[in-house]
Amino acid sequence: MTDLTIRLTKQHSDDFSLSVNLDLPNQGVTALFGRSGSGKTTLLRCIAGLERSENSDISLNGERWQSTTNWLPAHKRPIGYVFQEASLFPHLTAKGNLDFAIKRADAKRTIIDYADVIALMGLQPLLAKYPNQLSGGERQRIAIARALLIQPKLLLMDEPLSALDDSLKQDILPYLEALCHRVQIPILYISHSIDEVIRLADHLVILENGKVIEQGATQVVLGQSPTALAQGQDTSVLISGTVIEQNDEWGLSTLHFDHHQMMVKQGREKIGDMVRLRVQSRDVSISLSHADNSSILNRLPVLIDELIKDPQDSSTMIVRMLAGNTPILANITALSAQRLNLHQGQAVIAQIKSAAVLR
Ligand SMILES: Nc1ncnc2c1ncn2[C@@H]1O[C@H](COP(=O)(O)OP(=O)(O)OP(=O)(O)O)[C@@H](O)[C@H]1O
Repeated sequence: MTDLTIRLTKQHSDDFSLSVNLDLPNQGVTALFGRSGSGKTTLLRCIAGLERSENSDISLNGERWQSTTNWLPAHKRPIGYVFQEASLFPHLTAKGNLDFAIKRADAKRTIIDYADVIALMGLQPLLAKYPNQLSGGERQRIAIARALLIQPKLLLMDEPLSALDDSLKQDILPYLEALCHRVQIPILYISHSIDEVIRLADHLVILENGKVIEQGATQVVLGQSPTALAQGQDTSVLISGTVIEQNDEWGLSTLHFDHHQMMVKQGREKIGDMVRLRVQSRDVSISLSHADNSSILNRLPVLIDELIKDPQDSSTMIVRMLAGNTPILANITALSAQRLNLHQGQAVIAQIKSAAVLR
């Protein structure tokens, strides 16, 4: 269902204008991805009504917040907003900050109740503390809970983890994952991190110079637009699979996806769970033969879909392959591509190291 409509233009300066025409799903996480200055924050601010835009049509499930003839002020839009740094009231405890949101909430609507938010975000031990007694990650968890407790119809998150160091990010991501699955509202999530996009986003929008250059299901966009993402060696795809077997002796889980199987290092998952994996193109190699004489556990029969020159490095190529409908990318040297005589439509074996797969 495409029920979040965002059409607008905004001329910030002679150098920058934002022009967006998007129909987004009315559930799940849509990541907004793009270089610094591509217009991500401006887009969120326009949606929230914090900035004026022209030629606009912003509506959710038929409820129009702005058009050429009407304008709902920011405080009347049913939106939760999480900023890069938590802006909690310093004179109130964590609980006081949450109570403030509850007073502002629309009593007619329950997206999530208080007990659920506290449990999902692990907030019980923090409630009596003041913001200056909390870590950056704990403050951000309170800020996210506060944004939800106003019972919004749309949640906007502007790089909510960017102020945290890597280990804090890893601590908070599982909370975010749980929350994104739990709430049945659309979430727009700005991020510079492919890791976050792969873990959280169902849908991906790539912005460049104020324009949408790609959008669609995360798996498809990541597989189709390696150059748009311009991550060089960090180019990655998302593989989403179901755990069908666990081998405790070797510490490995077997996943099923798209008529293929893959072994990965065991995590906390159980049989039947869905797992999202990040496979970096640099960890994928290509073999022409089925002979299984290497240490690599995952050898997937795939078809080459396209050979793409790496715009940043003429000595390497990105090979896009399809395992069923699931794109897999490999970074190889142009010399290897020529020696193996790789070409579109060719059946090859994609080799993926189990130990290299991230999640
Ligand atoms: N109030 C403003 N007046 C004029 N230009 C602005 C204003 N705010 C932002 N800009 C310009 O608009 C462009 C987009 O900025 P924006 O903050 O939306 O980008 P961004 O993609 O969110 O960047 P980042 O990832 O660094 O946060 C930039 O060129 C910026 O300089």
